[in-house]
Amino acid sequence: MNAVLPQAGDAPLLQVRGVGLHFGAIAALQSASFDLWPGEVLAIVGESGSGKSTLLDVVAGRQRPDNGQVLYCTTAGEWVDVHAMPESQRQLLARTDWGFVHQHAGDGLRMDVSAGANICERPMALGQRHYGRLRATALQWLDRVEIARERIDDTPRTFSGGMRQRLQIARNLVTRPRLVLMDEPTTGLDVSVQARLLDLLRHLTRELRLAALVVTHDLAVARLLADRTLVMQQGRVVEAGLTDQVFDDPQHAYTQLLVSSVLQP
Ligand SMILES: Nc1ncnc2c1ncn2[C@@H]1O[C@H](COP(=O)(O)OP(=O)(O)OP(=O)(O)O)[C@@H](O)[C@H]1O
Repeated sequence: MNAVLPQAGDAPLLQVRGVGLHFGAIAALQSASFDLWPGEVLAIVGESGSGKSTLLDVVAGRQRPDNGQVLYCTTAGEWVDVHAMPESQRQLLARTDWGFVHQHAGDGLRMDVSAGANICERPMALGQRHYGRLRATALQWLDRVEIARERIDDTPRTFSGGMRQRLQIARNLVTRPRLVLMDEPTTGLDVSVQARLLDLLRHLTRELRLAALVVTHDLAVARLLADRTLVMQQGRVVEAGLTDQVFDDPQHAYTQLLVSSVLQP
């Protein structure tokens, strides 16, 4: 299918258009569409099995949709179709323009190399070779994500869950990507650790003017981080809007149910 590509300029960073994907008889995604603007944090919420992670995988190019398109506006102002570009170009984008923060640190970190080497992998892949400068960058980022400098030579295996997530964030943000995709970044952590991580994420996304897609089943995470929120049910986007509006005045019956279930004592 050939879409009419949008014009660059005052435009979104990402356009997801009518994306559908079946796994056998299961409709994981049905005609899902949304835009993401530069500097915007967008949460994708919904119950388990509603298609949130599948949507993120389709945006990342890890899953090919049966139909629809994911269009990304490059730094050169060109629109590219994430699923039509050569694999090498997609990998380059993934290393430069995009970051990924996984729920399980083992999926996003190299667990057997030092924290410093984890942070420096992307700058090195982009050609930085000066040891002193690389180490200074790693120290700077350890500071920013509140990990003690003395831990620079330790591997993430020796880190707590919260520290691992903060290291994933440093590893991704060190090259200043324009778009970060996060899949349940705080799930499975203690409440106080979650709060600290959310605070850090909120601060960094604002400071670096990052656009981010955050998949979460936790409405409080969306409330804290996201400018806008999409609500998914059975593979469809059933509601989308400013986060406060979606949660304070939900229009769709399913969103009303989600919000009221959180408010139950
Ligand atoms: N690789 C796969 N093979 C078969 N079915 C899949 C696969 N991945 C996802 N599904 C199905 O697609 C639907 C959407 O799953 P998805 O993981 O995207 O939901 P989710 O909202 O992210 O759920 P959770 O919050 O539990 O991670 C579910 O019915 C799931 O069972």
